[in-house]
This record gives sequence, C-alpha cells and structure tokens, in this order.
Amino acid sequence: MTERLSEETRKTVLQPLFDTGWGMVDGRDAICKSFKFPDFTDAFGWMSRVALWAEKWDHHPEWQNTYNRVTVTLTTHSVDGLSTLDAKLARKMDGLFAHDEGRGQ
Ligand SMILES: C[C@H](O)[C@H](O)[C@H]1CNC2=NC(N)=NC(=O)C2=N1
Repeated sequence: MTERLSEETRKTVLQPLFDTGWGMVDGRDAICKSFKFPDFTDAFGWMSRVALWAEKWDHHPEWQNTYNRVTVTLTTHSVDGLSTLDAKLARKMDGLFAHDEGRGQ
C-alpha cells in the first residue's frame, strides 16, 4: 500500500528532486515543476510518454499545458499528501525530459 512520506524519508527522497527544480506547493503537501520545451509538439510528445507511465502505475499528474510549457503538480489523493509514487513519477518525468530533449539537467 502507498503511504504518506514520513519526515525522515522526505529529506532523502525529496531533496534530489528539489535539486532538479521541483518545489513544494504553497499550502499543499504536493510538489510542482514547470517544464519548458522547444515547441508544442515536443511538450505534447513528452506528456504522451509520461501518460503511459502514469497509467501503468495508476498514478496521475495534475498538469497544465500552454504551448511549449507543462506545469505539473504531484500528490497522492488517497493519502492526502506526498507518497513515494510522487517521487517515482517525478523522477520518470525528469528522465524522459532529459532523454527526449537530449539535454541533461
Ligand atoms: C481508483 C484509482 O486507483 C485511484 O483514483 C488512483 C488513480 N490515480 C491517482 N493519482 C494520484 N496522483 N493520486 C491518487 O491517489 C490516485 N489514485
């Protein structure tokens, strides 16, 4: 079962994500990041790839797309806060972003 991240686990699990540009959402136990792509096709292609993993893991992002930008919020509704699934999906998003665009982070 998915559990809410404990205080100890948070530091080790979340810090590497903060280092790649994720941040805490004000007033919510959630993380967010804004991804910028060269154009809409690249943004939507990345979203499509992320969507397949989200479906596979039954863990879905809150996200918003405007042209070449995708703003993502991750949290786990069933535990009313962050779980390891959010970190796992965030890492996958970062990995696909770096891979798709051929740029490291
Ligand atoms: C019924 C289904 O398993 C749940 O609604 C899943 C689907 N995707 C989900 N996504 C997220 N981000 N949090 C959840 O708690 C969640 N629960």
